[in-house]
Amino acid sequence: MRKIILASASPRRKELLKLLDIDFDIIVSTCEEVFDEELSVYENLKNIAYSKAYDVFKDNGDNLVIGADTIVYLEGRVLLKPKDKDDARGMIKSLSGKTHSVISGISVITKEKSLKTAVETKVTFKELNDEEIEGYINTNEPYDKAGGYAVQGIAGKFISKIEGDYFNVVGLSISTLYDMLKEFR
Ligand SMILES: Cc1cn([C@H]2C[C@H](O)[C@@H](COP(=O)(O)OP(=O)(O)OP(=O)(O)O)O2)c(=O)[nH]c1=O
Repeated sequence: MRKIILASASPRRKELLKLLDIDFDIIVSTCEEVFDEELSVYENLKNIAYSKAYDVFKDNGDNLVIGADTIVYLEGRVLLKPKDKDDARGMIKSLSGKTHSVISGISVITKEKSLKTAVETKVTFKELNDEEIEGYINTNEPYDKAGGYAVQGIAGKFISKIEGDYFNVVGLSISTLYDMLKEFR
């Protein structure tokens, strides 16, 4: 029987996929996340999600593999995970008082067919002072998150508005994935 495999090391994606009430395994993909400057950010996210899924699918060809990738997009700039405290400070400062997009790519691959899509959610940060920013970057929270914050964590108190799917910000739009999986029945 065909198994469902989540190609992700993200504990958030694992918890979100559980909400769809399906049995699945996890095999972490090890492929590089490469951005192609010639393509739009949406196309890049779709391609990276596909590459993550394909990296696992190539050795698990009888199964259905799900891959995803999340970035923060502010004024034409892509924010990935902060490398260190200075990087995190810079990211949170740049997000303060502004609206940015969180864009996730999702891809599903089986031997019959593959799908890939990108989902965008707009997130507005309140204006933050230096004390709030220092306090936040001194926690562990920013460092494994795109854009250097977690909407589902301490940073929730800094966010004044969300337009679109909240779960997409956390790393996986389960509503979008639910519709995609229907195409594989
Ligand atoms: C913006 C934001 C991101 N994130 C997380 C979701 C993703 O796990 C992470 C973005 O990194 P990704 O590179 O998308 O994923 P990952 O490295 O955690 O896992 P994998 O590549 O194996 O699938 O940021 C939050 O948890 N909350 C947030 O509010």
